[in-house]
Amino acid sequence: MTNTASQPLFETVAFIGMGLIGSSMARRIKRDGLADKITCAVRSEATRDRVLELGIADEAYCDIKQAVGDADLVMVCAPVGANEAIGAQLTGALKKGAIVSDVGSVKQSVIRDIAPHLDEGVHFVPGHPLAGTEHSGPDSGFPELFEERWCILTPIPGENEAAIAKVKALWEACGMYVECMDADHHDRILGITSHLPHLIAYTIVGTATDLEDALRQEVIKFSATGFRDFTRIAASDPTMWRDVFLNNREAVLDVLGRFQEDLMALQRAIRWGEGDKLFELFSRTREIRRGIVDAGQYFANFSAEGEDRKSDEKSKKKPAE
Ligand SMILES: NC(=O)c1ccc[n+]([C@@H]2O[C@H](COP(=O)([O-])OP(=O)(O)OC[C@H]3O[C@@H](n4cnc5c(N)ncnc54)[C@H](O)[C@@H]3O)[C@@H](O)[C@H]2O)c1
Ligand SMILES: O=C(O)C(=O)C[C@]1(C(=O)O)C=C[C@@H](O)C=C1
Repeated sequence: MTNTASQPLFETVAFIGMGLIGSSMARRIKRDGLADKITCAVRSEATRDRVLELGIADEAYCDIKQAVGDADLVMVCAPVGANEAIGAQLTGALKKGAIVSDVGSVKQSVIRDIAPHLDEGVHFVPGHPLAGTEHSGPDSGFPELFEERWCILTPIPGENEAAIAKVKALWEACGMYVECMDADHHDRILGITSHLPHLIAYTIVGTATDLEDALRQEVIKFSATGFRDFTRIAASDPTMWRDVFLNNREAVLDVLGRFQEDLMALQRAIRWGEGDKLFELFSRTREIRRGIVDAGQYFANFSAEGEDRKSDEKSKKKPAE
């Protein structure tokens, strides 16, 4: 999908944080002329220089207030644990009518940490593009990241409809399908589909890392099997994922409790040789996998080699509602 709008959707978009997600959005906005100008707030001088060198922002500042002063849209693209401090910098810094949005993986905490800091007349439309990789930083972004994936918006009831429509239009122009839901519902769903799998991957790879040296060497040597997929996920950014778990604590602990019970049931079935139970579960989970492929949502591995990505392209199609 490309921008079908004859004009840019925004005059100035300001990014706070220019890592994988911020830089992918900025690349898409630049590529398709979705805004006249991009500014950003980036803390390190080296990254500010890099962002300008890559040509994905027109202006890069250390100071958040300077970066957002002229913005019609501010996209907060930092780890969710930074939101309270970022929100505090937005007070008194924005034009009347400006929209603040974000890409954080947890939505209730983003609303808790940012909304109280926003002045009257500033709109807030939290969002979460369900697309990513295990890489971080401005060099890891690419404009096609969001293509044909879902984006969830979680506006607070009563928020300005025109502001919601503008953020929706931007994500659609970035190639995404957009749906609105409550932040609480979002956090429960993502607790199951994204946060729990990451926790499991970190655990499995952590367990293998703790094995004695000889065994660990062999795990690495023979990891071209199932383990390899877990290592990709477990290579994801530690700051981002620490913040996700600390900020979606209840939903994650809830689903983790259920997962532990299910794991115990499997442990019991293996111990007592209950093959029919194992077979029945593995057959059901296979169906789920088929459902995901049929819904056009299996093309997630955008890892460095690009090899998996190409093969995934074959299964792309518009996802089921
Ligand atoms: N990586 C993914 O797969 C993915 C997918 C969807 C959403 N998200 C969400 O997007 C956000 C950004 O993730 P990312 O993958 O782009 O991370 P990243 O590490 O690539 O980039 C994060 C950026 O935020 C900046 N930053 C960190 N702390 C900051 C602070 N206190 N103040 C200002 N800037 C700060 C960093 O310098 C960096 O530029 C996170 O909230 C994450 O939950 C990530
Ligand atoms: O493909 C990956 O590397 C991801 O983990 C991306 C992923 C996910 O869990 O699907 C990770 C976190 C997000 O908030 C959204 C997307």
